[in-house]
Amino acid sequence: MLESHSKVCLEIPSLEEVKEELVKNPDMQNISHRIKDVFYVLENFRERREGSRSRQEYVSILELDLCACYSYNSFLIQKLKNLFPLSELQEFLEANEVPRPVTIRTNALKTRRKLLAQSLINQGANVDVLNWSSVGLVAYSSGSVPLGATLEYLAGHYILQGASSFLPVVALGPKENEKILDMCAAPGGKSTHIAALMKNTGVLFSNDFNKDRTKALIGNFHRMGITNSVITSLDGRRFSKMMPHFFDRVLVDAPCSGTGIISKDEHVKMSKEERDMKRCSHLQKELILSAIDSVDAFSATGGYICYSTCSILTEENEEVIQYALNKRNVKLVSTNLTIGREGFVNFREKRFHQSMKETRRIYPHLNNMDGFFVAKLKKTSNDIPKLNKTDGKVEKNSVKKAEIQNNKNNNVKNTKNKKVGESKIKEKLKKNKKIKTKKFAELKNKKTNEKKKKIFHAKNKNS
Ligand SMILES: C[S@@+](CC[C@H](N)C(=O)[O-])C[C@H]1O[C@@H](n2cnc3c(N)ncnc32)[C@H](O)[C@@H]1O
Repeated sequence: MLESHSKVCLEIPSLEEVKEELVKNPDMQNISHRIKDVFYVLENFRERREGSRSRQEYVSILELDLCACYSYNSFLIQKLKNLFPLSELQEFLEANEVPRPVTIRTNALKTRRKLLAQSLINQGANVDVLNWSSVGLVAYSSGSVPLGATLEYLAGHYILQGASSFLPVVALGPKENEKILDMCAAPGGKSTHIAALMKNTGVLFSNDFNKDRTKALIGNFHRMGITNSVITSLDGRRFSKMMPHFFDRVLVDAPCSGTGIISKDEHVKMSKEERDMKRCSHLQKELILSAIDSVDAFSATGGYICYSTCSILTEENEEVIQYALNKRNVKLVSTNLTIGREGFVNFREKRFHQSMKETRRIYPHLNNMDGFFVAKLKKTSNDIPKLNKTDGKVEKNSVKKAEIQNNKNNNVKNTKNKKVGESKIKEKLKKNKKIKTKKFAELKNKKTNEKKKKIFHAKNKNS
C-alpha cells in the first residue's frame, strides 16, 4: 500500500460502486486496503482528494468499509465515530478484536497477593503483579490446572475479574463498619471486593434484580468467605423509598449497552440500536436517583455514590451524571483514579458541567482494559430540590431571580404607564379647560350680545 500512497491521488471507487461491491462481492482484503487509502486521503484532504470529490463521500465510504471489515452495524459505527477522531477510531476497533489480559484479584480476606502469586507460579502459571493495584495479578498463562479450577480458586483466595472492574470499587472507597449498598451486584466481582475492603465489618447489601444472577452472587460470597452481607433481589429503584438516607455509600454498576466490552461480547457490534440506548439511559437515570436518595448526606464517614458502566457512550455516562446533578443535591468529586481520560464537558452539541472532568473514561486501545466509565458523587443535602438545578445552581433561585426581574420590569412598565397615563390626563384636562374657556367665552359673548341687543331694542323703542 505504501507504493500506492506515494501517488498524490488514489483511485477510490465512488460511493455507489462501493455500496454495490459490498452487497454483491465483498472482498475483505480489498476493503481493508481501501480503509487505509481513505484514511490516507482524509489526513490531507485538500491535496490528496481526487478531483472535486467531497469529504463526505470519502467519510461515507469509510463508514461502510469499517462496518463490513469489523462487522458492526452502522448505528454503532456512527456513535463510535462521534467519540473518537478518525485515526483513533480504527485503533479502538482493532483493540476490540483482541482479548484483554486475564486478571486476578486476590481476596485479601483469605490471603496476600505475594503468597497467591507464588503458589500459582509453583503450579506452572505465568503471573505478574498489576502495578497500579495492591491486589491485582496479570495471568499470561495458567499452569497445569485452569485458573478457574485451582485449589486456591475453589478456596476463595481469588476471583477472575477484568482489571477495569477494580476501578469503581477503588473510587467508592469503602471503609470498615460502614453501611454500603451494591445496587446491581451480580455476579459479585465488585461486591466481594467491597466486602474485603470493609474487612467483613459493617453491613453490605448486595442486590440484583435478576434472581438467577443472584445465585452466582451467593456462590461467590460463600467461596470467598463474605460474612457481613445481606443479599437481596429487588428492583434497585425501590431502595430510595425502602431505605431513604440509610447508607454511607452506594455503588451503581449499572446495566448498560456493553459498548466497552466488545472484545468479550461480539454480539454488541450488531445488536444495538437507538432504542436500546434510550432504554438503558432511562433506567440508569432512575437507578442513580434511587442510589442518591438512599445515601445519608450526613454520614460521618461517607455520603458517596459511585456510578459506573462498561459502556463508553455519553448517553449512558455523562448524560446520566448531568441528570443527577440537575435533580439532586450532589457534586462530582475526584475518583482518585490515576488512569483513564477525563469525562466530556463538551460533546458535539451537548454541554456538561465543568466538573465532569472528575469522571474517568477507560478505553481498551489506551489502557488495555475493558472500556469503562467511573464517576463519584458526594451528596450535600438530604433535601430533594423541588425544581431542576442548572449548572450547579437550583433553578428555583433562577425562577426567583426571574420573578424579581419580572416585578422590576412590571414596576418600570407601571411607572411608564403611570407617566403616560398622567400626561394623557393632563392633556385631556388641558383640552377640557380649553373647551371650557372657549364655551365660557362663547357664553359670555352670547350674554353680552343679548345684553347689547336688549339695550339696542330699548333705545329704538324710546326713539
Ligand atoms: C453490569 S452488571 C453488574 C455486575 C456486577 N456489579 C459485578 O461486578 O459483578 C448489571 C447488573 O444489573 C442488574 N440489574 C438490571 N436492572 C436492575 C434493576 N432495575 N435493579 C437492580 N439490578 C438490576 C442486572 O441483572 C446485572 O446483573
